[in-house]
Amino acid sequence: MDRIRIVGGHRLNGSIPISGAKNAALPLMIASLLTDDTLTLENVPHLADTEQLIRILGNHGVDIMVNGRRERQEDGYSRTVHFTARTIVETTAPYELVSKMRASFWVIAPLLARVGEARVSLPGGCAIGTRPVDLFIDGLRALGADIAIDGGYVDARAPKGGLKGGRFAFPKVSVGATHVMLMAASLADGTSVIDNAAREPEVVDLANCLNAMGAKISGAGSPRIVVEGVASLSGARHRVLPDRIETGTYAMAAAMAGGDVTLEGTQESLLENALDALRSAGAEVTATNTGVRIRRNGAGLQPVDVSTDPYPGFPTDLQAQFMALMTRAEGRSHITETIFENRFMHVQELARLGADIQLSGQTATVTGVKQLTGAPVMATDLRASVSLVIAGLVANGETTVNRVYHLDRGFERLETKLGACGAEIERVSG
Ligand SMILES: CC(=O)N[C@H]1[C@@H](OP(=O)(O)OP(=O)(O)OC[C@H]2O[C@@H](n3ccc(=O)[nH]c3=O)[C@H](O)[C@@H]2O)O[C@H](CO)[C@@H](O)[C@@H]1O
Ligand SMILES: C=C(OP(=O)(O)O)C(=O)O
Repeated sequence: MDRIRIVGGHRLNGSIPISGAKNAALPLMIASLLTDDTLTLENVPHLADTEQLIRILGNHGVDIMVNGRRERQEDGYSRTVHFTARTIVETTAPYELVSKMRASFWVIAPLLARVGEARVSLPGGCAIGTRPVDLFIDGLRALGADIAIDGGYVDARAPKGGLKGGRFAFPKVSVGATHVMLMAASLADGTSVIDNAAREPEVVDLANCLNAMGAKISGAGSPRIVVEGVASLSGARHRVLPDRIETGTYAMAAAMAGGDVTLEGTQESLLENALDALRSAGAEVTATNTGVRIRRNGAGLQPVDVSTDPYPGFPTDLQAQFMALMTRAEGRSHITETIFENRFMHVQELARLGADIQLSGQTATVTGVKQLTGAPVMATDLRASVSLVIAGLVANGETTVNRVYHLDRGFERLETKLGACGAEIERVSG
């Protein structure tokens, strides 16, 4: 099993290319099931999660071409991928495929909308809380679907004549269930109104792509989305938006290590809240024509309290990374997690490196320490793992992060990107 080995104490200087967003690419790839035409996606990140979704889509009959070839490209950088779901050959998404990644559950929407039936295993994904699917079920029922749970599978059927436009107000904001409602409502008969929708940039990216395919969606990015159903969708070409979580992660790495790093191919507007928190912590953050520049030279890190919230709030997917940063702040900060009830697995691993963190309910109190010390640590989920890498960048001596497969779900060539800026970091195989 691969490990990441880091020797701390090097400043970061240089530029880091930001990949296409995993959390936009996944729903966009799934949207290819909605049409028998070709959906071409540019800037698809080459990750364990996108590879897994390629396998899942293949099971339903999607023909996938990468950069004009059928074989996979091995270099680990974002690429152009063509998806053609001429016919849907399978409406069951089995446990073996779906249990590895939560987003694979979302195939339920295009299968139901296009073929009228879907049997999809209850999902897996990062172990950061219970992560139920009630909002998906209630939302799809509002479009007329008949849904039962049986043997670990969600069995869904559209009414005769297909899904019907309907109204659904989310009792709680859900990114995934908003994606699902957009896809399902796009091919429903009539108009759907979705209230308290997720406003994440990835939802807007999906809506833009669906509109390019011929859907009629308005209001994406606001709490009310209106979808006028259409009879069919066509192919399109769409570029996946930059990964705001990868952007924030490297921004925090640069703030932690000190130095001057430009994150290329990304946009400040995608993560204003997190970048403001970094500014308050003492990093200089400026937008450039092509990305975001992060500098910290000399000044110590200041403690900053953050609380996670749905977009445009502070992202839960950056909570662990920000906590790593705060372990070196000159004082005490409070970090509150409001989205997932069990997203603090990194706390005990950061403690192995000498961090001082007290957990009480959903709030972690972090008292900055003068020095972290390298140690073997264990990755527990995707963002938790990268928080350990950030801490390792400044820890005295060697840090080894085990169970790197979590990292590979969401970060393209992490060690190459950080290494190019001067970090002493390598992947050790076996
Ligand atoms: C692939 C992807 O895009 N994953 C992101 C997506 O996950 P995901 O779409 O799974 O997260 P949701 O926005 O759905 O979850 C938000 C909250 O709603 C709850 N909930 C959700 C659905 C449901 O049916 N019932 C219910 O109670 C969840 O348990 C959680 O407490 O948004 C999360 C919140 O920004 C991010 O951390 C994930 O990185
Ligand atoms: C939690 C995440 O992914 P997933 O929803 O697939 O578990 C994430 O991207 O941080």
